[in-house]
Amino acid sequence: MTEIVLAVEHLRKTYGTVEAVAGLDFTVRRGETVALLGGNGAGKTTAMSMILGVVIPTAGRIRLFGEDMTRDRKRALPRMNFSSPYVDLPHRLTVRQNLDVYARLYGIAHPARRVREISAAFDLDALLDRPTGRLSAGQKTRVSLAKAMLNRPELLLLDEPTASLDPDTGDRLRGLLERFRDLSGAAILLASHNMGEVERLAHRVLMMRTGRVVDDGTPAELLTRYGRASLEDVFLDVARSPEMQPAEGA
Ligand SMILES: Nc1ncnc2c1ncn2[C@@H]1O[C@H](COP(=O)(O)OP(=O)(O)OP(=O)(O)O)[C@@H](O)[C@H]1O
Repeated sequence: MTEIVLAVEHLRKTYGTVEAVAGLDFTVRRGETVALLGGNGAGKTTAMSMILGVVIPTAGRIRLFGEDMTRDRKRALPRMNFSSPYVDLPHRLTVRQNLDVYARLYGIAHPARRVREISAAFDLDALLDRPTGRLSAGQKTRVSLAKAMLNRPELLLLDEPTASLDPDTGDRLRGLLERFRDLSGAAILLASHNMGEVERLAHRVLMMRTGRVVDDGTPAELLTRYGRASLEDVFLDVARSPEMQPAEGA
């Protein structure tokens, strides 16, 4: 059986009376891409933040690379990375300086060489000497994804990784992510509203609503179960029905 990289057990987070995450259980294996799909406020970012260690769970357990890391992530952090449009890189530093600082923080042996490699892979050469704060939203997203690859992570957490990218750039970056995953065997946890992205990248989809997984399966299984032609239609069924209503006979 392929190694389990991330295991989430009975994970909960409450803010006062709001159950942001109300009992999540799932695993992600080496080489596997699992997508969290859910409407606004479903709990995707809160779940990701707990796995990253920036939000403390109310209850539950997170195992990273086979070890319980609910309190101490120091051993796991060098083996993972993340990209999120909600987390900005320092604005005044140029793109090169930002990538260089992160490469050093990650303890990469030849930071300048790694920055050159990653810049070529993400088509960033023309942006390297510009202040990061002056870039367009889509350019910042590209830099954030490049930063997330610097340490060749074994687990990559991606929160809306291609939000604000134009279709051409989004498509090229999804291709890069696929190649990175297939070459490195990295596990990816992806939160996205982009159904095409989920259909292309995800091996398994967890449909979330109000902090819970209400259904899961491969994209193909979900299409069959709901009798739909696209994940977007499945998403709308799940988002709009008071109870889960898979298609008759599925
Ligand atoms: N720091 C906080 N304090 C209070 N409530 C919070 C906090 N963070 C999140 N919540 C609430 O928890 C719920 C889940 O939010 P979360 O950001 O995880 O959802 P999401 O699925 O990522 O949504 P979106 O797709 O809009 O980004 C929401 O009801 C949100 O209002």
